[in-house]
Amino acid sequence: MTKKITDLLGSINIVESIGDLEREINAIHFDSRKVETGDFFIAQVGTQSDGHDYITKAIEQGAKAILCERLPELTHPDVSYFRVENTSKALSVLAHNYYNRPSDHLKLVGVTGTNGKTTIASLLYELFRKLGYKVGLLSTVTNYIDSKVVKATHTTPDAIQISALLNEMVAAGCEYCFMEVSSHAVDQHRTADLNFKGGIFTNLTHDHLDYHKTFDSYLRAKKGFFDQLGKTAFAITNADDKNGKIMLQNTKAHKFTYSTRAFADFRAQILEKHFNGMLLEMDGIELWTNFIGDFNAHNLLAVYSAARLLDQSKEEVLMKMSELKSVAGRFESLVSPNGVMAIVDYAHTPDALKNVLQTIDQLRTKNETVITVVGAGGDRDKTKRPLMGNVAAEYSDKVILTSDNPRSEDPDTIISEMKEGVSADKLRKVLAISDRKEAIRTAIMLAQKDDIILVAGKGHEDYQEIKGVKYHFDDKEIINEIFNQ
Ligand SMILES: CC(=O)N[C@H]1[C@@H](OP(=O)(O)OP(=O)(O)OC[C@H]2O[C@@H](n3ccc(=O)[nH]c3=O)[C@H](O)[C@@H]2O)O[C@H](CO)[C@@H](O)[C@@H]1O[C@H](C)C(=O)N[C@@H](C)C(=O)N[C@H](CCC(=O)O)C(=O)O
Ligand SMILES: Nc1ncnc2c1ncn2[C@@H]1O[C@H](COP(=O)(O)OP(=O)(O)OP(=O)(O)O)[C@@H](O)[C@H]1O
Ligand SMILES: N[C@H](CCC[C@H](N)C(=O)O)C(=O)O
Ligand SMILES: [Mg+2]
Repeated sequence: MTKKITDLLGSINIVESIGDLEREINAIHFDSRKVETGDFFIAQVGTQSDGHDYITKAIEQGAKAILCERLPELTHPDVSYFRVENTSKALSVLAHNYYNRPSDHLKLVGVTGTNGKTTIASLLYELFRKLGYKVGLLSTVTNYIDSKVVKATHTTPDAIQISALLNEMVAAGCEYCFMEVSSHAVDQHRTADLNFKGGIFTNLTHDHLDYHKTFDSYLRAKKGFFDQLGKTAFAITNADDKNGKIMLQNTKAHKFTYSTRAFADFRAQILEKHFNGMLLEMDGIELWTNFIGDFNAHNLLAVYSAARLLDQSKEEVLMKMSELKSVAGRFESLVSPNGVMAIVDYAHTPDALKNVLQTIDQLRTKNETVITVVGAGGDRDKTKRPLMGNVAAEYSDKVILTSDNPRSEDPDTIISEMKEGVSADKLRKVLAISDRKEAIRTAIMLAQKDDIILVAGKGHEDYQEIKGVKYHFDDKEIINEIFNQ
């Protein structure tokens, strides 16, 4: 798709430029390895390396235009250079313009917060399809262009991919798109130029401190998403989360709250809890849902609030909501031929793990043994490891600490860091088996009829990443295999 550079720059403030500004370019890239003849290369300062070091490489591969924060000492006569203050921010404008500003032609709603993003975005996608619309979804599990599946690699794709996918949605006739907005994405300006119709905040608890360093800067990254919303947008926050109000402090958007406890614009209450669902009172009307766990009452309420603010009728929304099913890898239960229940859940933060274990605790009769199999991801926040170890031991009868995605780290080191959070009196409950399949097998061997095994952390993931290689690994598949041996 050939484009004139001047048509792409839009609102970007160019501090300095060199060369032919009227030039046409073929494609835009921030990765020099993808550059081909006639392309535009954007040099970004990253966490591992600096894109400015690859400008020469990009030109050797045929780049005809360069966007950078520092001009190279020697410039090439056949190349145009643009210097800006922040190339990542500028990239989101360039990408959006390159793909004809797709978010202007969709009702785009972003969901942010530590936990619940995938659940809420996916349920909104399902709900709006049931309401008869063509819809797009950008989520950790899968991206959808209406019914077409596009594999997801990130919770929030990079700026170029986002605009490319939104553009495909517009071309396919989608009216709505629901997307997860991760704190990494906000911090790296992946969503900076998008035109959001609305934003939803779920909650803020411990995660990603490897990247954000402090809880306060993690909070500021999330808040940055709401600061960026326009005055015609809506911003919905969870009034039951202690940071819910702070999120909306500086937004220009119309503010709304949801709560299961206090006064709020949208309210719900849990009337009954069962192993196959919950009876809720949602905005004054009784609603049976196929979801379990107090946190899911919040997720469903956020879904309901957004649907109402997107002008959908109360009765129709509630009717379709009662048909919604849980998202892949979120509290999915399997039962063995001899009556052992295994629950697969994506809980990979201390708060999520605690919520899931408390949910199990509320539903059990107390005669069962609860066995938790859990690990923590490598090359991610190390400070959540002891907290997760502690939660697992506190709320389970037995714990098998194991590997999640060790990535470049030693699995036994991760396990010992999780174990450090277990108090001395609970250590006897804890086993360490780093091979995840063996850990699951051991839990199943230890379990008797009616016992409950929670296999946490990987949910829908169908791989295990070890030293840069992704091996096929699917918790549900393995549980089924061992259940049926
Ligand atoms: C820490 C992080 O977020 N890293 C993301 C970031 O990469 P980076 O800034 O570290 O890149 P870098 O390797 O330092 O390179 C700097 C620049 O040089 C360029 N480069 C590099 C090498 C080369 O040969 N040529 C070249 O041009 C790179 O393309 C880049 O523009 O930008 C890349 C492009 O957008 C992302 O793919 C990459 O995600 C990595 C793979 C990642 O694992 N990210 C995770 C932590 C993440 O983003 N997770 C959140 C979910 C979190 C949640 O649970 O909520 C997500 O949104 O998925
Ligand atoms: N509203 C919520 N509050 C707390 N915990 C939740 C909530 N919703 C889901 N969880 C727990 O968190 C896990 C992850 O849920 P989900 O995938 O929806 O979150 P996410 O925000 O998309 O996570 P990620 O950051 O990995 O994209 C679930 O498996 C469940 O254990
Ligand atoms: N989006 C999260 C997912 C974590 C899932 C867990 N299985 C892990 O690999 O740590 C992250 O990248 O931190
Ligand atoms: Mg997600």
